[in-house]
Amino acid sequence: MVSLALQSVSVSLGRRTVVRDVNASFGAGELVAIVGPNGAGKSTLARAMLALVPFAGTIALDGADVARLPRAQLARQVAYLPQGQTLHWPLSVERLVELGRLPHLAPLSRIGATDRAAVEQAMAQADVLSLRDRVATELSGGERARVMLARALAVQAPALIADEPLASLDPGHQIDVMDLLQAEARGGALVITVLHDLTMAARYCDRVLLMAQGALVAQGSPEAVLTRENLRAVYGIEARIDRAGGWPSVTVMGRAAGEAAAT
Ligand SMILES: Nc1ncnc2c1ncn2[C@@H]1O[C@H](COP(=O)(O)OP(=O)(O)OP(=O)(O)O)[C@@H](O)[C@H]1O
Repeated sequence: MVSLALQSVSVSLGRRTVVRDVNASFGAGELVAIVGPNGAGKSTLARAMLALVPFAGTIALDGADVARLPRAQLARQVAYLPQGQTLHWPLSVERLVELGRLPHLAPLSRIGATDRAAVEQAMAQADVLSLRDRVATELSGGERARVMLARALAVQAPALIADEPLASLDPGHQIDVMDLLQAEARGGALVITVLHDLTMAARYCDRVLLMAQGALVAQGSPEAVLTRENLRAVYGIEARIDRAGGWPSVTVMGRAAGEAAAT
């Protein structure tokens, strides 16, 4: 059962502190959204959880300090879908998804039957089987986003951190991806995702972390966190919150008078 615990986590990039004193813990089976305005520190916090940026404080994965874990071990335990990746090599989609198996392979060894099965399953989950032979650099933004998700799913890690997995996706594929992340969590994985769509966060996620100016300003159920007051204070927006579907649906009405986003 995977667990991730953050204690007093701060990250400084250059001379700026972009994540400040974050405390949070996550467990198996949870789907968690990190939301907040542009520049709030969401991606940086996600990257700290993968030890991709130096941080102060402690981040423990199953009790072990992530900064000290061997990189391959961490990559097997926490799959990562980074935000808006650029592809440089003209690999086929299938080869690209196979790269998700790298953390499982001994040096110079080739992928085996288990790896093949994981790749096929991931491509089916992300709806990219029909793209298998396409050159990844020639895909549309939404197709590429789904291929990158397939690569992360191919790791079959107990935890997944997905940074803006809905960016570039059409509404149908947005629903498919959120269904998929929820299914991963219901299957026992810990799934942490950075989202800008507050209604998707509310509809699908068990818990929402709201960040502003590097700090965690609220965390809890979508109902508790996605309130008009919090959205006004953090995003500088007037929002209408409807609860008809059994979850809060957030409609942005406009800028709040005299408010600017707390970035
Ligand atoms: N290498 C860097 N050096 C200095 N500052 C950086 C660096 N990378 C990011 N930042 C700054 O850190 C802050 C947090 O960035 P981050 O990407 O974590 O925000 P975010 O909440 O994910 O934003 P977005 O919603 O726009 O993706 C921003 O102000 C950004 O300009």
